[in-house]
Amino acid sequence: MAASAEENSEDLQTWPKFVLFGDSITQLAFCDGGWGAALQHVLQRKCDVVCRGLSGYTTAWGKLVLPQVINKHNATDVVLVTIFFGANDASLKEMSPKHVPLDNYKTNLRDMLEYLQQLGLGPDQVILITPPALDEQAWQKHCQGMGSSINRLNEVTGQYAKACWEVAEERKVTCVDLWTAMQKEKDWQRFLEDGLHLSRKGNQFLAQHLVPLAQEGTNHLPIIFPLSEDVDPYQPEEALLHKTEAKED
Ligand SMILES: CCCCCCCCCCCCCCCCOC[C@H](COP(=O)(O)O)OC(C)=O
Repeated sequence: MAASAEENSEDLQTWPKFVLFGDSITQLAFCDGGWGAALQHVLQRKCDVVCRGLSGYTTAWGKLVLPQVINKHNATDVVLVTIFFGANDASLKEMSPKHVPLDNYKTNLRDMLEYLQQLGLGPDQVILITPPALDEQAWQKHCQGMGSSINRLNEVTGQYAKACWEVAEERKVTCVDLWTAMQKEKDWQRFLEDGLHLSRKGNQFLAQHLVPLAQEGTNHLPIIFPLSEDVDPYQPEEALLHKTEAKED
């Protein structure tokens, strides 16, 4: 290989990171037609969309592991973060040990925002997403199939969505109120696969809300590596190595 392409760590091109942090609805974000994949498609050559969705997690667990996801070693590479919890926090107290009381949910969200702020991430770099609406009929069917009774209610999930919105307002962070937005749509149940997790249509719906925010948050980023039309095929080094000519001994 040409001497001009020697491997020096300082030569490595850093790709900014857009971290998706949340529960299983985030873990599924890169399934075929998923909202994370839609974001990565739009943000190609701008940044990596990194999925850190953890199925079954609540804010209580999320805040414990967040420092293992983003810390001083990678925070400067992080350009945007979504925090998307609440679907599990809102499990009914009498039905699930994972239930997180509403006040604790708010405190946990605040703690995560403060932690990110301490790492240098501003409020404009974080997007809170409320839990989606719950289709009780479909979720009850799912629970029955698992041999249990329904463990979540839409009204209760709505209280967590409102709480999430309030924390966002308080901390001047953008919030996608998915719970409310979904229910403004006709036949909103089509946005859910099993009553809790997003269907293909639900993934598209969330992506429609996030794409403009993601574009706004990454406007300042340059396109990584020159566009092919800006590379002289006879002298690619000029554009690709910022040199007029590759030198060889
Ligand atoms: C873009 C195309 C989408 C096609 C449909 C893909 C969606 C599939 C949805 C169903 C699969 C769900 C599998 C994950 C189940 C794990 O869920 C964990 C928790 C619920 O836990 P529990 O209360 O114990 O039932 O859910 C979350 C939100 O973490």
